Amino acid sequence: MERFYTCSCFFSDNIFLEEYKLHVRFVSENQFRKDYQNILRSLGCVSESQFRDVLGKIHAEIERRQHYALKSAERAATIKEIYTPLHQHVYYLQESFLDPEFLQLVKYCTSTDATMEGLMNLIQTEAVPRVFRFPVFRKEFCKDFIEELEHFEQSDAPKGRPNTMNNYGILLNELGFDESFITPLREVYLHPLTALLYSDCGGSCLDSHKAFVVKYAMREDLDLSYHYDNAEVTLNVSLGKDFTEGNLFFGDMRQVPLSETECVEVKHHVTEGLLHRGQHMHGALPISSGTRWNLIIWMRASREMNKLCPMCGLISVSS
Ligand SMILES: O=C(O)CCC(=O)C(=O)O
Ligand SMILES: [Fe+2]
Repeated sequence: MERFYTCSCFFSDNIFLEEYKLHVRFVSENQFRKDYQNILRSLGCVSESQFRDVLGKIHAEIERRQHYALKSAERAATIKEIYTPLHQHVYYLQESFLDPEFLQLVKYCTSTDATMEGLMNLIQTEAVPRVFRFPVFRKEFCKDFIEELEHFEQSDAPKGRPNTMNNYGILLNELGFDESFITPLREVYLHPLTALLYSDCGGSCLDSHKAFVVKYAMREDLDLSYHYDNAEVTLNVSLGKDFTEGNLFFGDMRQVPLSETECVEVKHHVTEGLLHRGQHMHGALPISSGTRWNLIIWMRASREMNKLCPMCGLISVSS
């Protein structure tokens, strides 16, 4: 796959402290104390030993990031060697997996006279600006896909975490979904839509992705803190199974402080996807029963990233 671009901020920024629900930047201990000691204190991190514990977690996370590429490649190789899929067919994208309404939208977008206004007339808009909803998969595919994910989860194969905020979930590239599934889904089906809807923020030149599934269940993660994605455009598809609550909520773009933001909830409907800008801040509310699996595709445009990194907002330095 095309390289998923990494800015040097990956090794210092956006480190999530789960106990305090806080994203921090760490360059040195002095800088960190100066920037965060007071706010951490107000969040209950009062003793020196609690502070040391935070520093330990930060160092572990930076180390995890430094070894990430190698470890991920090792996991992918081991999975290939020891894991036998339950449903081999779900690894190869076929048009029959996709909802006919989605195929119609794609067809419209690839016609020569397609316009953004024309597409907006065909697509469901949400109460939140520039968040769009459309059916993506057919039900049968969602069922088989979740069965495959559960089968993998229960296997002895090694598992990486999708990101610092999710303790559960599966990295789809490690499982072997990239070339045969996610790349064609992005290039052939999603790109025509994003090119019309988000041409001002990289949607017409998306050229890499990171795809994973997140899972929320009663004795596991229940929700997801407010954040922005490492992406220009994100697709979030609800796969099932049965769950209650667990709505997504959107605030403003990341440049706007939370105190000036009013969040709006958006429901997940199984088989349907929500498309949004990666820099549009959002989070997931707790589920109140059941298990909720979502496919998340963070899509990136190297052309945009070469100007500004979506994570630190500075000129990207490749690493
Ligand atoms: O669980 C969800 O619906 C949101 C997931 C998400 O925003 C992410 O993983 O970036
Ligand atoms: Fe997200």
